[in-house]
Amino acid sequence: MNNTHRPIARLILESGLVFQGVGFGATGQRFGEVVFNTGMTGYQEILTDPSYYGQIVTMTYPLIGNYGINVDDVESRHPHVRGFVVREFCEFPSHFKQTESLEDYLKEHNVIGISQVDTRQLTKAIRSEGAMRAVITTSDTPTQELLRRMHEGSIVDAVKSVTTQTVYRSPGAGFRVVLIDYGMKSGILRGLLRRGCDVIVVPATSTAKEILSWHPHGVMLSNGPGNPEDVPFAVETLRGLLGQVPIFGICLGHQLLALACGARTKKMKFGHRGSNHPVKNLLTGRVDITAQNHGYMVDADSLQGTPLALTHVNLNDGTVEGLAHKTLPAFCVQYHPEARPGPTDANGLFDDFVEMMKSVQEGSFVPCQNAKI
Ligand SMILES: NC(=O)CC[C@H](N)C(=O)O
Repeated sequence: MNNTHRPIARLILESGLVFQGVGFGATGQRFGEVVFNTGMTGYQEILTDPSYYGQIVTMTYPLIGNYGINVDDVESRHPHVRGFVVREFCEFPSHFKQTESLEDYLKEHNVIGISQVDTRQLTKAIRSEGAMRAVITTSDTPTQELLRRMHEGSIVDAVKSVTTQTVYRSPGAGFRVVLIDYGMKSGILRGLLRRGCDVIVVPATSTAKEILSWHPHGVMLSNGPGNPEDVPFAVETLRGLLGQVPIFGICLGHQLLALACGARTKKMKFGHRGSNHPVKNLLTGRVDITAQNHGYMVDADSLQGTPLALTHVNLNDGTVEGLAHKTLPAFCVQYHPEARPGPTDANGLFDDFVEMMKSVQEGSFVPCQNAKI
């Protein structure tokens, strides 16, 4: 890489660990929570996934930027990460769909990148000490001063910052689905449209009454950033929807549905972010390799006494990956059936949702009674 025109940059962790590297993209200073993603490709989808709002993302794969940026691989209109950390940044990308370089894209959207970081050492530090606050800077502000200012830029109202401000509709001839946008990846909308659904996307602050006024056949809950316990208004809405309409939740949507049913969530040490997390369906025994991006999870111990059945577990660490309501048409998964980036093993969950809406319409719905717990 030609470093002559690039600034020196530092990544400083609240633990005191300091990495000096070379800046790319925008310059300046950004505080955020530092996390790592183990996907070998998919940096464009990761940058634009609103669930990363407020976070500094490290890619563990050592060469990033080699296929540039294209118009098809965005999951929202612009990047949401606070900063981007890589080992080697590819200066001469090449791909037939490429419209610009990663560097120009980051500059355009004011995202600071830092390269030539020992991302293996950084990832090991996050794994042993947990996700933590950090700052990326191209300034010469003393490290000690930045360490004192680590709380800066802590996220507040993450969901309200990324949700749609207006209601919009993507028409289809099939089932009418209200999609609650907590910070939606567009892959979720595409997953529904591909199945012919008539989709109405609504803000995260919508009430149950507003949602039901669309007379939907189903309600889909999107992914989104931050701590699920920080979105009590969304939990309240879900309480009003349960039993009124079939529900399918993904990631933050899964966590909020669990809270609405009386379960609890908790922060994980360093989360799951990558494209190869094995998840077992306890009902069928099938294992899917899944795309994931979350730092919170549903506490398995809190399911006792709730109307929820455990349907899916993570085979790496045994954590909760999927739930179904024992009597009502509602289910949810912690991982990403829309993939983007990652394998499409779990795409079929969108078909399951369509089947659920159909069975409720026809009066033949059978709740998930035989699940474990
Ligand atoms: N992708 C998501 O929806 C993430 C959910 C939540 N913000 C978490 O980190 O656990």
